[in-house]
Amino acid sequence: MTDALGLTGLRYRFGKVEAVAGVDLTVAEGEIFGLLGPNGAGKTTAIRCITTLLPVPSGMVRVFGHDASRERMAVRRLLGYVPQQLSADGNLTGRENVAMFARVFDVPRRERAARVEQALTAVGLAEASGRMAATYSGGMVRRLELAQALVSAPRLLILDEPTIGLDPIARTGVWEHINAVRAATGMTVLVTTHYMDEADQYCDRIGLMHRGVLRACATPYRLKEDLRARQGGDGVPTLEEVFRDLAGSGLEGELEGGFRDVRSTRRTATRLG
Ligand SMILES: Nc1ncnc2c1ncn2[C@@H]1O[C@H](COP(=O)(O)OP(=O)(O)OP(=O)(O)O)[C@@H](O)[C@H]1O
Repeated sequence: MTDALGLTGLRYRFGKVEAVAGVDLTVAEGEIFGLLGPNGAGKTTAIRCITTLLPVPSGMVRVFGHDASRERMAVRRLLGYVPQQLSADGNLTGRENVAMFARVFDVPRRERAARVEQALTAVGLAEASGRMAATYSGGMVRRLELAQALVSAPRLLILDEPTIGLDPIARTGVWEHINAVRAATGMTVLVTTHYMDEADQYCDRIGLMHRGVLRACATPYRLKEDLRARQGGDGVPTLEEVFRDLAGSGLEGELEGGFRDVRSTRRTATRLG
């Protein structure tokens, strides 16, 4: 079976900064794969190369076997992408927002209405779809953006920090809908997050990224068990402890600003209003 995603020796440089420093990774069809790492680890840059928003200057990106450098349109047709930046328009209703994406992604005209309804239902927004998006809570906005990405029926859904800035209940809501859609469609999901607990709970496998390099890649269980085996003792370590162990002493400041301090990032509800 063709992998949903394959990265081989991917590198990307901004001037002197090597944002992605040689990443090899495969994601199997149907997996929920979490890319984790502190601010500046290179996650978003890697994602932009996968989505063809950035070129692939060195190495190879394949999406269901298609080369992201040479078959950009084929890759784009397979992808749904929810970026960190706000992509919903507060002055449109939920339904209008999703319908706009259906047009942009060339969903055939006669299928559009049904597909928009389907996407809104999949994220639990069918009832609220007639309301202006500016009246939505942060969690609803994130689910609306999920619906926007789902309307094109992507085979690989890419979510950059889908739950950042949300309260725990809204975060759970977003993840439950991601899981339900995956279960219903077999879609592959690549997600970045700072929240180690979410990755532990919802991701089939996790890649731990630090300073442009993938330090480890395995199931959450395997990562924790491997650390326990290295350290000895009875207690099961947390993923954050795994990450600290793999990244070494240079991580302290980055973890403070990365995994714990996410308050300053995304305030979707207020920014829409
Ligand atoms: N447009 C840009 N110009 C210059 N440097 C950049 C640019 N975008 C990212 N970088 C640098 O590349 C490195 C990786 O950044 P990137 O945004 O990919 O990390 P990240 O893991 O996604 O972080 P975050 O969790 O904050 O989104 C950082 O050192 C960052 O400062």
